[in-house]
Amino acid sequence: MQLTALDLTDFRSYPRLSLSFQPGITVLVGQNGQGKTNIVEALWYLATLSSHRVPHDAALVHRGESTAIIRASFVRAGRPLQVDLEITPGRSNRARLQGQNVSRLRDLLGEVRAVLFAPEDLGLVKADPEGRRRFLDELLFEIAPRFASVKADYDRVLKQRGNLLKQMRSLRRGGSGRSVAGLDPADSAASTLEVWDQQLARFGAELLRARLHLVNRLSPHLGYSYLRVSTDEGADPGLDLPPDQRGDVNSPASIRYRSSVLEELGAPVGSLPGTREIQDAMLEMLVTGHDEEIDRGATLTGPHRDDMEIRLHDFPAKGYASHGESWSLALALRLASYDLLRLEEGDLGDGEPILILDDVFSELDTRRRERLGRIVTSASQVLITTANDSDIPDSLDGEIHVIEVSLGDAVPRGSGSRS
Ligand SMILES: Nc1ncnc2c1ncn2[C@@H]1O[C@H](COP(=O)(O)OP(=O)(O)OP(=O)(O)O)[C@@H](O)[C@H]1O
Repeated sequence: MQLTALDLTDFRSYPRLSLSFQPGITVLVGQNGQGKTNIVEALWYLATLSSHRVPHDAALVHRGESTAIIRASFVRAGRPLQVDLEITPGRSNRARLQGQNVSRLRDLLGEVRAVLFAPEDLGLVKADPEGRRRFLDELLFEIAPRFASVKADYDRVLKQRGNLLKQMRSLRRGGSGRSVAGLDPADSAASTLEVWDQQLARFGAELLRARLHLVNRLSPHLGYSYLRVSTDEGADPGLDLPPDQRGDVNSPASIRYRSSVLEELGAPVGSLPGTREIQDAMLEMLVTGHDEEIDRGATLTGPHRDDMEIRLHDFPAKGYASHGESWSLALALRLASYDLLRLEEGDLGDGEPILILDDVFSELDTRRRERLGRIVTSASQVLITTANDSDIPDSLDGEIHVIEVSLGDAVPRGSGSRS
């Protein structure tokens, strides 16, 4: 798909901005703090309904205003697509698709397909599991939007179950609870807990299996992409190997989904147990874990505690991979997502996502930069932000459209060819 126009109203530093985009490579260039990332952040928000920089919407609205509006036009599968989104912190955001109101915001997921790589992605390798779970869920919702509802249901039940566990903990510590319909408060809490167990296991199994399936599919692309961006002499296995041959490439990088439920099931790496099997195992773990959970006042089993382990030379990358290798792994994860969407999810004949590289060239050494340039040259639309023209690698081939971003405005400089 291709972005053709982006209009922002009161988004971040822009009271108003209108920009047109061409297919191919667009470089947004400007000094630090001029608003380059703000532009690509708006596009990423349309794809994922979240920012890659902040967990809450308040920072996205121009200082002193109450609502930000992002409007974007695309061509997808040869047809125009228009998406409008109003962000009003503290109230429900509203969206329109082709000018029609969208009843649930989640229905927007899957419409705009993008992959973004940003300096924050180093955290995918080095930081806590939360970011890796978010990475998986964002990709999952782009591919199969219905799982956004499953996740919302899971989060809702998890929260209610957590509140109940805390309540049971204070009852256990001698607090007095309210009796409901003549029932002893402890008995009524225990029977409510059973209901939450069932629901949590049901939604949890669906989410867990979908993430596991995604990691199994992503893994060969990750191994292959790592070889393409790593700096090892002769490692690059060549451009665009077909997906079914990527698993055969001997790569030092791999990913696996880690879950206590899968460990309990004894599921081998790369296998995919059925939803029912996962649900039964999770339910049993929840029930046998009640005592400890009440003590700690928290749910200890389920996809909210899972992780995607990134491995290098068969060691967990966190604590093993060097800084440069960690960058290659983070980049390989994003390129793997891009390839999965492009090669296996092009359901509309035009599923190729828009590739966004936010300020990453300056973070990479020359060799990785050149390799990345070569890989992204073949993408149908790439948006790049950079503070320095000189960070753009020579290997980035073809026509490059440049937009200069300065003092709250963005102006096309024109285009030039490097080929
Ligand atoms: N809600 C907001 N209202 C007004 N201005 C904002 C808001 N949020 C961010 N800004 C401003 O936007 C600017 C940062 O924009 P952005 O992060 O896009 O910069 P950049 O060009 O990508 O910079 P760098 O090269 O340093 O990454 C800062 O000047 C910041 O003060």
